Amino acid sequence: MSTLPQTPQAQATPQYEYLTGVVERLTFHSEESGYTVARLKTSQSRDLITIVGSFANIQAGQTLQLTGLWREHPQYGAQFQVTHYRETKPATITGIEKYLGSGLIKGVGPVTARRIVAHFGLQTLDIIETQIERLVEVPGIAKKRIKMIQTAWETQKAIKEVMLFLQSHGVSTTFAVKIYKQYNDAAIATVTNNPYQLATDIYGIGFITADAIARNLGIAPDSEYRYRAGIVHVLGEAAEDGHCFLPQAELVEQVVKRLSIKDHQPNSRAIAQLLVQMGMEEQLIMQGHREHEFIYYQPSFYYSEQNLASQLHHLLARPVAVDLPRVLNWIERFTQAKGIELSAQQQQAVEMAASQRVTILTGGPGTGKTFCTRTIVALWKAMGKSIVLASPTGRAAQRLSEVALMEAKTIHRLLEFDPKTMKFKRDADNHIEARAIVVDEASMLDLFLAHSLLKAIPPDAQLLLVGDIDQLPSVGPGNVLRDLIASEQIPVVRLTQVFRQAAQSYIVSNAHRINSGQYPLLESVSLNPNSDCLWLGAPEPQYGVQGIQELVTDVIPQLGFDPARDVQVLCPMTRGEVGTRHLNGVLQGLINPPSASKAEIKSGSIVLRVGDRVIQQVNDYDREVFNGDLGTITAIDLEEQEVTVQYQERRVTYDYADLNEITLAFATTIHKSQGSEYRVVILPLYMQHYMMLSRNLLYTGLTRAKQLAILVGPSKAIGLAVRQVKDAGRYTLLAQRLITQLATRF
Ligand SMILES: Nc1ncnc2c1ncn2[C@@H]1O[C@H](COP(=O)(O)OP(=O)(O)OP(=O)(O)O)[C@@H](O)[C@H]1O
Repeated sequence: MSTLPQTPQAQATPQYEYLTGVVERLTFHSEESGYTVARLKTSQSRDLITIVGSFANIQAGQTLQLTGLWREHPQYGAQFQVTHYRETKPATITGIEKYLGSGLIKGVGPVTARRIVAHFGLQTLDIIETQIERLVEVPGIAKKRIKMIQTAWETQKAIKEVMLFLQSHGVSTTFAVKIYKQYNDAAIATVTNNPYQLATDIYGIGFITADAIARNLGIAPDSEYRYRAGIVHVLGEAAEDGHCFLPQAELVEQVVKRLSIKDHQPNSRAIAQLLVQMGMEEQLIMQGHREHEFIYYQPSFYYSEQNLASQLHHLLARPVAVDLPRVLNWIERFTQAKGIELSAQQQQAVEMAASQRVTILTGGPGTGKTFCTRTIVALWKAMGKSIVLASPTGRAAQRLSEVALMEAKTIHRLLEFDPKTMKFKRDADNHIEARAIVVDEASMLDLFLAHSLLKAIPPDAQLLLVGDIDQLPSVGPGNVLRDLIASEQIPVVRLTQVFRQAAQSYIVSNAHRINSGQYPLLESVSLNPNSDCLWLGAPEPQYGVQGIQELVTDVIPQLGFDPARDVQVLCPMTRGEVGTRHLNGVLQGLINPPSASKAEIKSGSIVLRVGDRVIQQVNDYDREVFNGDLGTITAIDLEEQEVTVQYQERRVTYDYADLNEITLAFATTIHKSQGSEYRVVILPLYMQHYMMLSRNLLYTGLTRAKQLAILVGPSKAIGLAVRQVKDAGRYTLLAQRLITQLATRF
């Protein structure tokens, strides 16, 4: 039996320390984020000290007073992690000379600096500050240059003041740098006037941080700015749960809860009045509703929903001219030539795709969605249509191109996303150049992506949406595929027959059992490891962790799979003993243990090592890697401080400052696995995950496995997942909008 890893020790309170010194040189500085690694000369030590942190404009020669923590870096040894800093004037002749000549002040290089300091000595900085005109006394400095030096000096002063102000109000250096870069000289005024503006303007600052800054600045808890920001924040949180709007009563209740602090509880009536006010100002869209009286949208949600419905309306309003007998003829010849027979449902789907503007093809695993899609693509090709295939994620697009035997793109690429403008180049004025568009994994389309896609579809094109509505809904807001089906306004074919070949797989048959509320048929790992759907009944989480280790080290290799390449652990959650965070540490130790030949670096609370499987956690348009992309670390350059990750098609390099974009991915959440498939999937399910367990979560996790699925956990948890039907229960009105719009068509 393998031993269990120790749980992490409770963290001791950090010991903040202070340092003063002169920046000797910059090892690394990111203009963008302010992340800096620099060497500092102090009077306490003969050796230079490495300091790491965020700095707005750091230059060699600056004298800094630093607050921070010492930490031990595995490669570089002791480093001082800076939490706060302030710049002080250099006090020695050499210090002043270095400071002035560092390039900090445009117009003054090292030679000029030496000349100025030779003339004014220790008073140099005071003279620049108060009697700058006296610089003419220095040989070789013309009047014009003095003006330039004066402007540069003022700018530096402004930066210093802003940083000092922000830091003295509890803003960390990282955020202070971002705030300065966003507002420049207007930073202090903006933050003092309405710190909640930060939550709108600056990525990474949310309502909670802005609220903390506001409190520090003494802004009243009943300030209207605070209430308004709180309302927007609650709607934003609702969107994270998939909602497009909130009914008034629910919104008011949540806002009151969110804005209540020790000595202050907002009045519900005041919030309701403010909602109406924001509705009149069109900060929010307010709409009457049958059940809820009033509902509130953020404007972008409202317009996307409304426009998506009207785009579909316009598309559906144009009938397709089709010679049906010719199509039937083609189908007969094609199936005969290929030696295949379409089921009645599949035949219907192909005919519909030929004759309808928009068709939805849905069904569970093994029902022939792919088979059918391939036939439709062949038919469209035969009809001479230009075709494009797309999927919401990179991995799903790759799989689609493999099965359809033609290129498939991500929807972002199809719509030519431009990171400079953060907009799609393909839109209503610049349609996609195709007459037939297939979108696979359509259950992953959220409101905004669906809206952008529909906008770019030419009016004479046909659209086929393929997806499985029993999978988890999209990560983003809305419930598009289900809403389109529920509206009954768009032709839908549901494939229900599971083909013989697929029916032999327990993964497929269990997926269908789960979907109909039946407990899956599972073989015990120890009794019959030959089934493709196994169960390891480790009753408690710690046994589950132990069991997963044994599966990875013994059972799975014995079955002929390579744990490093084939196995993916999919968890309901990140937290907990059987959550992704903990399991990743355990699995890393087994699959990619430390070795002298593999460089590694600590990133936050994890270690990243050459050979690790990692997942990209945000969309990074500069590097062209997207949330959910999986890759492998191929190099860590300790000198250049860079980490290289090989993704499916691209090799991407990260500065250390950006390492928070990636994390270990030996275990990922089921939500992140949507649209991907793996040869072997291990699914731990425990009562710890009670809140998350649901039928479509289990269904989605299980159907990610192509050759082997192993459920780990007590039967009680599996049973609960099968029973717990969480109707996505998302607030959306897409279906109703479609019904209303299409009802007025004739
Ligand atoms: N009309 C048919 N005749 C014979 N075999 C078929 C037919 N339709 C589908 N199949 C076979 O059934 C199996 C499942 O089909 P397919 O892969 O298309 O299903 P799917 O719905 O795309 O499944 P998944 O969602 O798991 O990818 C495949 O082996 C496929 O070749």
